[in-house]
Amino acid sequence: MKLLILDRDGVINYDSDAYIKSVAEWIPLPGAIEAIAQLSKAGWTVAIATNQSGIARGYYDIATLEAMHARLRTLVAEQGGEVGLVVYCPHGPDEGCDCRKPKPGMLKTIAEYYNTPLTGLWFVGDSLGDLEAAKAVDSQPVLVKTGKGEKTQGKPLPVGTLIFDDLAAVAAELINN
Ligand SMILES: O=P(O)(O)OC[C@@H](O)[C@H]1O[C@@H](OP(=O)(O)O)[C@@H](O)[C@@H](O)[C@@H]1O
Ligand SMILES: [Mg+2]
Ligand SMILES: [Zn+2]
Repeated sequence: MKLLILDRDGVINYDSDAYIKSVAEWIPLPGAIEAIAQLSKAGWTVAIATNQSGIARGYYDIATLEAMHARLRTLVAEQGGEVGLVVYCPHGPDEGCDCRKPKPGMLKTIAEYYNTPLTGLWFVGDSLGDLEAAKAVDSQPVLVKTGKGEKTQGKPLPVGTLIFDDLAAVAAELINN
């Protein structure tokens, strides 16, 4: 199965140190919607694993988060594609949950949902925690330079991390090779 897992903030949409607190603040990065649609039309299932501690912090609620994801699905559908399973961690850093990246819980949930192995599965993120989550389950860490990616690139990365400019470049690599 051609399954690709994406981080959300900083990969699909612009991120903010003030969190993405509303649909209005959820703004796709250039080429990201098209990339997801092209991957989908090329037979890829595109799932999402996103930390959303803003829920625990009280910055926005589940309904608002779901509205952001409905917007994403609409935009991708308008380009003829579709978005697969979206999994989020609503917990705060101190809650000790199993789903907050760098823990791999969300990756495991997605792989189990699609009944597909995690080994070698590409997980695309902009933060070190994304890459560490991938490494923890022998998936392929993929860093994009959007969002916090350029800052992350300056840190020691998991061995074997692949680096691309943005999601469009990741899509081109997967579709054309
Ligand atoms: O990149 P993904 O996982 O899709 O989502 C990241 C967001 O949940 C937020 O994660 C926060 O980290 P803390 O949760 O406060 O450590 C900060 O980095 C925010 O800037 C960011 O918007
Ligand atoms: Mg991110
Ligand atoms: Zn969690």
